[in-house]
Amino acid sequence: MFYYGGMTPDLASAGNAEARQAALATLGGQTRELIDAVVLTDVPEDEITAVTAELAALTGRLRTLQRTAPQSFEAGPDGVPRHPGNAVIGSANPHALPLIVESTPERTVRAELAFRPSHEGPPGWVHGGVSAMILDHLLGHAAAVAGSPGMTGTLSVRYRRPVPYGEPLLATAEHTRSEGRKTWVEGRIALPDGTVLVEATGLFITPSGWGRSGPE
Ligand SMILES: CCCCCCCCCCCCCC(=O)SCCNC(=O)CCNC(=O)[C@H](O)C(C)(C)COP(=O)(O)OP(=O)(O)OC[C@H]1O[C@@H](n2cnc3c(N)ncnc32)[C@H](O)[C@@H]1OP(=O)(O)O
Repeated sequence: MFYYGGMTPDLASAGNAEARQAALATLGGQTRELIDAVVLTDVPEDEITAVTAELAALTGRLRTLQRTAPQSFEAGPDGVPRHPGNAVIGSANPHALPLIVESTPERTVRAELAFRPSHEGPPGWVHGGVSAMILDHLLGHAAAVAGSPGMTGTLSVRYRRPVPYGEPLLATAEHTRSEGRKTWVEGRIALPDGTVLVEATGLFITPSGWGRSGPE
């Protein structure tokens, strides 16, 4: 097992740490709902002003005590550590979908997903940078399950068709080859019928300090 960014794994073992993590995940989920509500709201201006004041008060309450270090890892239901603060998979990060990545016995990875209204780029469609971010993470995960964890060196994305939000999609990725510390991976986001919307290839590089199984 490896951990990104030289972070020391500190898996929640105490019951209160688990309960706290669950509470943070619930807060993250509620905030995602809030973000979508903000993006889609059509309430009158005075109501917008009133809600903004309430949100400012809530923001102040959370700001009274802030972390200065990255979040610790938590154990996922499959035993694989997850990073709750991660922008793609983090349960406690409202910015994350959050993506739940599964690996297959063939060491490929897959994730069912549906983008949200807050991911809009061109009106009605998902922002290309958001699709790239999802693919970056998925390709990195594929490199990791293939035994070659690394940092993204390059990511090349081909946008074949606009990506809808609010509809079920499937993202998949697989390792293609490795040479020394360099690993090439490819992946795609597709409709449930297999129509590819976006595809990507990436080069992941295992930093020299990590070894084959992660940071040392
Ligand atoms: C089981 C698992 C479950 C958990 C899964 C969790 C999944 C999480 C997934 C997360 C996924 C999200 C992941 C993220 O978001 S990672 C965040 C985005 N990426 C970064 O921030 C990376 C920043 N860059 C670096 O840290 C370093 O530059 C790296 C580590 C990339 C290389 O620094 P290092 O000092 O080690 O390299 P070197 O100089 O010894 O060169 C070594 C070789 O590599 C070649 N090279 C170097 N750079 C590049 C480049 N950019 N393109 C092409 N080639 C490059 C170089 O020519 C040389 O080749 P050669 O001359 O030997 O042929």
